[in-house]
Amino acid sequence: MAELLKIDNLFAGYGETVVIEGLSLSLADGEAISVLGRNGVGKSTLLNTVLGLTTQHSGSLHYLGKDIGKVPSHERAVAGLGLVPQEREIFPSLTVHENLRVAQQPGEWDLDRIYELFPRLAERRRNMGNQLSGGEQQMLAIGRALIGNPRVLLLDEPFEGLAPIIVDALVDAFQKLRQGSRMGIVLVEQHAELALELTERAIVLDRGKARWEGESKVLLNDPDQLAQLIGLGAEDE
Ligand SMILES: Nc1ncnc2c1ncn2[C@@H]1O[C@H](COP(=O)(O)OP(=O)(O)OP(=O)(O)O)[C@@H](O)[C@H]1O
Repeated sequence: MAELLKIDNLFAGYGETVVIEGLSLSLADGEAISVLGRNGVGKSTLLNTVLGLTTQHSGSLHYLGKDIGKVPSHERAVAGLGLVPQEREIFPSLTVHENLRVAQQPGEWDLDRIYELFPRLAERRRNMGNQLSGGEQQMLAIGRALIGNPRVLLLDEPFEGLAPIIVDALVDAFQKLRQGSRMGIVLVEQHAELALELTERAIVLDRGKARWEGESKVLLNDPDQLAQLIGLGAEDE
């Protein structure tokens, strides 16, 4: 299997501030990995670093075998690194349809397929971005990343702040979009158990370092260890 991402002893942060401290991680073809950990341990910073939005101090970051540490952010996006940002960042004065079209790149994901995955977006296609509910915005944020036909999809807390029924719909879509796909996925989540159920491997961060790494099912079957790593009640903080 081709290696999509390979991160080696990476130190990165914002200007002089180092947030990621010696992190190593790999992502294989078609694989999904959870990035877990308490608030502020550096999960979003890791995604931002993969996208070239932080300062990389040392270590290396390879994408499809190429060192992209010095490649500008927009080139990384064009090369196939797609982000679903925590803040969703929908264009408020564009319609749902336009929000999708501006992100379109050639590939297997087109408008029809996005609307098939999220029928709700098809119903709302003529509505403006600022007329959508939180759940619809999240569907659109995912749809917009997918229609860019990324090789690696980076999701920053996609289930945060959404009602359980919406989370169920998104989980269903997540499972469907993975069927037969070679896309790699990095899923940053506070809902640890849900993330572990949706991914093959997991890494738990603590202050920019990997505190645990392994198969998701191992942590899922060991709630005591999970609680120890993430902190009891961390999801309710
Ligand atoms: N733009 C920024 N400039 C400077 N420091 C930042 C910036 N963004 C985040 N940080 C700091 O980096 C550290 C890690 O933040 P990060 O957002 O990566 O954590 P996280 O694990 O994703 O947390 P959360 O679950 O709250 O999103 C925090 O101390 C945060 O204050």
